[in-house]
Amino acid sequence: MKAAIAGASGYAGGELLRLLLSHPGIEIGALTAGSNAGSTLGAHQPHLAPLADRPLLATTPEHLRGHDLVFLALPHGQSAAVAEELGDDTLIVDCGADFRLADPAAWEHFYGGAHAGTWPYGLPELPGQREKLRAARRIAVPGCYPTSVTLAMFPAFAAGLVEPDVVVVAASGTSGAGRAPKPNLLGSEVMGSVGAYGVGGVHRHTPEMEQNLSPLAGEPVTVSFTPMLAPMSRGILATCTAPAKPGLTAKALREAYEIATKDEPFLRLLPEGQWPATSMTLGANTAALQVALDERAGRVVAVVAIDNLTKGTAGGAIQSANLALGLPEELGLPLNGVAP
Ligand SMILES: NC(=O)C1=CN([C@@H]2O[C@H](COP(=O)(O)OP(=O)(O)OC[C@H]3O[C@@H](n4cnc5c(N)ncnc54)[C@H](OP(=O)(O)O)[C@@H]3O)[C@@H](O)[C@H]2O)C=CC1
Ligand SMILES: CC(=O)N[C@@H](CCC(=O)OP(=O)(O)O)C(=O)O
Repeated sequence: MKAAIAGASGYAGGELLRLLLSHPGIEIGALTAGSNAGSTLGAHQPHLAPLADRPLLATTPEHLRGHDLVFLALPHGQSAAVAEELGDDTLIVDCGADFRLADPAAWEHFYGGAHAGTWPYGLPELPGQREKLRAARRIAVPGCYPTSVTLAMFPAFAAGLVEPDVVVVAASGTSGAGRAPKPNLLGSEVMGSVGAYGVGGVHRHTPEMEQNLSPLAGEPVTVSFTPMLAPMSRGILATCTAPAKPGLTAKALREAYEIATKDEPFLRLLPEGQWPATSMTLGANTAALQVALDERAGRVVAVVAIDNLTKGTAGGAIQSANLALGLPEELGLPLNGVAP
């Protein structure tokens, strides 16, 4: 199988290439970029030595055609035009947001502009989703925060243990914001400080979290989401809480998480008493989970750590692509992180 990567000079593109270099079933084909087309990959991804001399081509249908698989790691709004030019014989895996949401009104509210459409959602752990991905020719990779929050909360909703009222506070590393310069991401302002942003129900990942959890709850789930920027390059640590249903015990909660995670290759429910940290999942396609019942407050507290670029983007994209290509789901994906 041959894969092209559009957006190869960016953070998500770089992580796709790092993982694909160790993937035994996928060969790396054309690499494309925007303004950096014409240069070589080594100028932008110096950690990927085997590909250093590969040219970055312009992101055109001509350069992407003729591949079994195309990963799009482009800014929001760029994917539809590219996808329209590629036939169904090419599997397209879009790391951007364009095709994640089912509700056009939610798209218009949070992103603005016309809704491009809806593709099968690339989170195999979401109950019922794995089978849909096996038949997919187009895949919308989830946002990094929605990946973390959905993985933390789906066991509680699937077992009917919590009320549909979730509060999330999540810290992300700066690579989540992409490589293009941004005024609030100057190194001297990010280093040595953790700060909230996108507060008050305005972050565009909120409707995606609600979309994932509501079908499991059987009623609309409301998520109050507060993201934070942390002085690290990679990683998300999300703390998610929801009111416990009456009578819930700590034992029943633990059992629900054990059942939901035991056959999932990339979900690691930590031993009781151990809590997730981003350092546990650095460079791994793993989500580290822990859950507790706060009996005083009557709330379930679930904490999850992922690497935003691995399970949160590129690793998740390859996991879903493996399913759609009929390959083993875990092929080429690291379970182990980098530590210390
Ligand atoms: N970073 C993350 O943690 C996550 C990212 N994603 C998604 O992945 C996608 C890429 O994000 P990320 O890698 O962080 O972003 P970057 O800014 O790091 O990279 C963007 C890439 O797109 C290329 N590009 C920009 N504009 C154009 C254009 N007009 N035409 C063609 N290519 C263009 C850039 O090329 P050039 O170098 O030439 O400018 C670069 O290769 C986004 O949709 C993002 O939402 C999803 C989940 C998490
Ligand atoms: C730290 C940071 O800025 N994170 C990004 C989200 C990460 C991401 O890439 O999400 P999309 O795929 O939806 O763009 C943000 O909050 O906008």
